[in-house]
Amino acid sequence: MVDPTIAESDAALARRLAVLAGELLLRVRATHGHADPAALKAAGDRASHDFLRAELARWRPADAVLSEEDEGSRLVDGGDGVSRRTADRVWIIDPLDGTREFSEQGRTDWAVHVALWARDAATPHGLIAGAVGLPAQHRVLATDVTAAPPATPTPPGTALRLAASRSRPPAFLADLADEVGAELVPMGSAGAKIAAVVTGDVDAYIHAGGQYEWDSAAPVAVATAAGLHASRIDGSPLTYNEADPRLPDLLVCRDELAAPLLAALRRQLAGTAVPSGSPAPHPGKDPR
Ligand SMILES: Nc1ncnc2c1ncn2[C@@H]1O[C@H](COP(=O)(O)O)[C@@H](OP(=O)(O)O)[C@H]1O
Ligand SMILES: [Mg+2]
Repeated sequence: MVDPTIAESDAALARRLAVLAGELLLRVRATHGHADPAALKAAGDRASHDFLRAELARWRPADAVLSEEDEGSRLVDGGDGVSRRTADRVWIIDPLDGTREFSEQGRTDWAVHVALWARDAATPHGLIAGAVGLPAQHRVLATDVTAAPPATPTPPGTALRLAASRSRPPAFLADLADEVGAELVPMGSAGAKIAAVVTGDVDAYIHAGGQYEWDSAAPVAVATAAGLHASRIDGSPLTYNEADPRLPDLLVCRDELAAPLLAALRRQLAGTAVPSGSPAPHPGKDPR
């Protein structure tokens, strides 16, 4: 339970910490330079994790933390804080998402993720607050401030823009893009890609083949608070604070694209997709 005398809401705290950790990461990048990418990645991961861990212990001492950068916290009974098996509230953090891009000079597709999962949450994914800091883009998206992009269904004939991992895109994605007449937009960081869906820079983000809860928790909290669709690629809910934190695939998109993209995913995964070049329903059309 949060001390009611503390005025800052969970969402405001998530947003503030994402901004401050982002500023810290920009300083780490400026100080280290890019000559030794491995050292820069390690320094960024560590600095941001230590900062977020200390601030969460200070402001929300009764809550558990699941962090990419804390091996112990991945175990349900491990870690140096409150056990996430029994905790009612668990902060799921990725101190530096898109670590590879952080280490590459000039790239802005990396992020800080701060999300809060609650046992009694009304939502299927259990996320009640979250923020995605995009320090090199000078912005932060958060559950208490971020609005959905204007609903502008893609007109038939216009290519959808599908964000995908620039280093590990799912094997089926090129065929799926072909089938639905989409253009792939390679980008680093799950947070940066989901933020691009939220801002309307792309229409959807599809990933498969491996990821963890911290890669998607905060951006999914922001996306669903903004009214966007977020699910596994079979349409089932994304669930967090599971014993095993692997969460290997997801689809985030505007609501009206969910049905046609899930149908295209089903065809790709079943191997029954319409071969490229044949007429296929355009997902910009109303699926119903
Ligand atoms: N096949 C895979 N297995 C495990 N993690 C993966 C993965 N593909 C992507 N990820 C993780 O998802 C995040 C976004 O990936 P990408 O930039 O390729 O889209 C990265 O997080 P980190 O940068 O926090 O490690 C990356 O490590
Ligand atoms: Mg990550």
